[in-house]
Amino acid sequence: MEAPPDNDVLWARALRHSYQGSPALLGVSINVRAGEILALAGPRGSGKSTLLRCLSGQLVPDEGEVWFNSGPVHTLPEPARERLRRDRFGWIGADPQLLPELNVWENAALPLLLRGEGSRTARAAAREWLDRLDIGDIARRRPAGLPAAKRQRVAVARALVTAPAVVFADEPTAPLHHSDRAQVLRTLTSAARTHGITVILATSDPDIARHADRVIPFSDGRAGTPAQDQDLSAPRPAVV
Ligand SMILES: Nc1ncnc2c1ncn2[C@@H]1O[C@H](COP(=O)(O)OP(=O)(O)OP(=O)(O)O)[C@@H](O)[C@H]1O
Repeated sequence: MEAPPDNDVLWARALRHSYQGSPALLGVSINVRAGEILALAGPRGSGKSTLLRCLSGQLVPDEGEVWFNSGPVHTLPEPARERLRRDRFGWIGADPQLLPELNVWENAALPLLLRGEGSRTARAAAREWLDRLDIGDIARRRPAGLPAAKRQRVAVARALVTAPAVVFADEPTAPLHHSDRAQVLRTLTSAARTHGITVILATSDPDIARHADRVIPFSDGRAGTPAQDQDLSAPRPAVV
């Protein structure tokens, strides 16, 4: 095993993965630079979520290597991968998955509370992010009854509250109305840029991919050549 270049925050080589014999990744190689906003753009079922799960240590690929900050992820035992996810990564999915019994700031502060931060510190950090994301005024509301765009902003705050190295966003705007999509995404990308946080975004929406620094087209379990003109309609199979 040879360590990847130092300036890549994440680096993966020749990832292959199948579910019950049905292939989802067919040899994907990818590098992600620190602070970059990278979009994986492709149709549903093309393997984007599987790649995010491999990169974030949720899933160990059948074959291939994943490295984070020059350390191997694919060979770590599950407890170490879990710590890595908790301490260095944030995750935003299509469904914000907020806990209904907690209010907004408690939901946003949850990753800090789970890793043992004091309630006062966790609340201060959560409230700071809620203010930055323009939802400080709903900090004491319960999630039920909030509009979808606000619930998703709470999920963004929860992903950023630990100041992670990398945020993985899997179709983060899928449940939102068109008008809310760009707004939620701008909020995420500008907060990430300000704080030097790397974002890897999986999306089937070419408009959303335009918010990224770099777009990698995805189709049938393969990554294509990064799009220069951001025309995502025809992924070109090749090694990235
Ligand atoms: N847990 C699983 N069990 C079995 N098959 C799966 C599982 N997860 C994904 N797949 C299959 O693997 C392939 C790639 O799916 P994946 O979710 O990675 O793609 P995607 O591009 O993220 O699409 P989507 O946006 O629909 O999630 C698909 O054929 C999908 O049905």
